[in-house]
Amino acid sequence: MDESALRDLLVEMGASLFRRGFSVGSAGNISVRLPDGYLMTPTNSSLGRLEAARISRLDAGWNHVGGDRPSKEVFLHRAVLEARPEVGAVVHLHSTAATAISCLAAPGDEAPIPPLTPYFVMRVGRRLPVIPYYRPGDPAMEPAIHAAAKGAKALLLANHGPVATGATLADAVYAAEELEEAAKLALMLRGASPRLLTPAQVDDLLGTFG
Ligand SMILES: O=C(O)[C@@H](O)C(=O)COP(=O)(O)O
Ligand SMILES: [Zn+2]
Repeated sequence: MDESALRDLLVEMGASLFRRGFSVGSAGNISVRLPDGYLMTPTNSSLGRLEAARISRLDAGWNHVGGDRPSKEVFLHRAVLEARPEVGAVVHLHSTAATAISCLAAPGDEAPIPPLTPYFVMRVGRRLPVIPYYRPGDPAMEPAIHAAAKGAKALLLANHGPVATGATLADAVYAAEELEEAAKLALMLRGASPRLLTPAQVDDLLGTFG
């Protein structure tokens, strides 16, 4: 997909997330890897009203070279994209249920959502590390996120929200959506004793789709 088509898809997928309540106000940010740099949603922009021509453009050295000023979470996106070369896009949201789990789970927890359903395991995997709280935009978060992202397709920022990745922009959005749905299930089932996927079932899924 060329850069122009990726810009259009970013506008379309941002609007879709916003319309369905995965993002409100100007919360959240998305980055997409290009052959020679990155696209990133501008700071203070609403995912519901992105404009293709105003999306931030960064070069391969993460310098801002076009469009509006990029998200203040450029350090977060850089940490993930540099830790996982196979990742093509990163989606950070404040979606309600995943953010609730980010407030309940202990920083350092590696699996705050259990393997309830196959699609969660396929999209997110076995590990969902909870990163200690950092002020949004704080560059100090970069080493912790880089280290955690090496072994995980998605993360929870404590008291802040989820970060999901995918090979493509669509895959990263699907992962963010599935993470939110799994978080809803986990909250609904809190205090109950749901049947979980067994370790063998999880291994089977990761062997096939991991
Ligand atoms: O929570 C925050 O402030 C940021 O992580 C965020 O979601 C929106 O920041 P910008 O992308 O800089 O608008
Ligand atoms: Zn945020």
